[in-house]
Amino acid sequence: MNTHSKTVLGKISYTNAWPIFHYFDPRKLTHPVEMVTEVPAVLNQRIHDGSLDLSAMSSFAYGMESKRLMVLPDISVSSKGEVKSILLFSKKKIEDLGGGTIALTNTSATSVNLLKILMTKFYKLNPAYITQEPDLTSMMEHADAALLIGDSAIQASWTNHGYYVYDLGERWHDFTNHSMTFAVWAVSSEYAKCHSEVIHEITDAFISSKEKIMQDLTPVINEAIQKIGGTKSYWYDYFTNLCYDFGENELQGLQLYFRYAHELGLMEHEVRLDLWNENKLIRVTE
Ligand SMILES: C=C(O[C@@H]1C=C(C(=O)O)C=C[C@H]1O)C(=O)O
Repeated sequence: MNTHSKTVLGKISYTNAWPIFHYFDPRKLTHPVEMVTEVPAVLNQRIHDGSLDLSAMSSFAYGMESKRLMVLPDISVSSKGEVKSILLFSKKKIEDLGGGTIALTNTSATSVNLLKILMTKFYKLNPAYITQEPDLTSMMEHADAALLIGDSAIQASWTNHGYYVYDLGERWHDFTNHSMTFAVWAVSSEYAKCHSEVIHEITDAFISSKEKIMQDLTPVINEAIQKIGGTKSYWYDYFTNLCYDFGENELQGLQLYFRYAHELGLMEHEVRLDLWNENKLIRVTE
């Protein structure tokens, strides 16, 4: 836990998380908040080393530390089926990648493990994995396929490279019929113990941001066009296709993902998901 009076809060830099942050204005909170904006892997590491109190993070990284973290209610980055920004680019059909090498982006935790689950459990394949910076050209120099997430995946999906492209949200849904939750918002239990009011205020502000932006996506669509490129209709489809809630469907999909991750030895322990709720701890058991 950081020892300052400010709450240190992590924001995912990718467009996929913008709706929950767009109208979240730390200056409007009664408690001081310092924001750190980074790719998921950096936020995961900073939650791990205690330099962030509360953060959006990879759901897999939450699972790894579920004993000392709690999940904030009602917010996530999820999809039921296609996600459009978690993509495997491949020189061969996915079924032929068994003896091959897959380059994984170093910015992710959820999607790299999702890919391993899909390959092992559903395709029954065991390719080699290497980890690289998210650059499609250089990844493809070293591997038969490359996994990109977030804005790097979106931009790569717009270029005409001739690779097969597989959407991992869609694959997961095809195999399991479940949603997939890529990011959750988590708070350290130790911090939560003595900062219930702060967390309440921050959680409400995130939920209000989500509700407001979903009524009119124009501001995030315009910002995305300006920063990443693309068209209005692309971004409208992108943001409306993602799910920002964390309800029963998302919970069930995430629990199944954690179960498979544990079964395959990717997650060292079973995950018992604790949802933060004011003074009560809600323990979600299957
Ligand atoms: C939808 C996405 O979800 C992201 C994927 C993550 C991961 O793979 O670890 C982490 C946070 C999410 O915001 C994406 O990056 O495209």
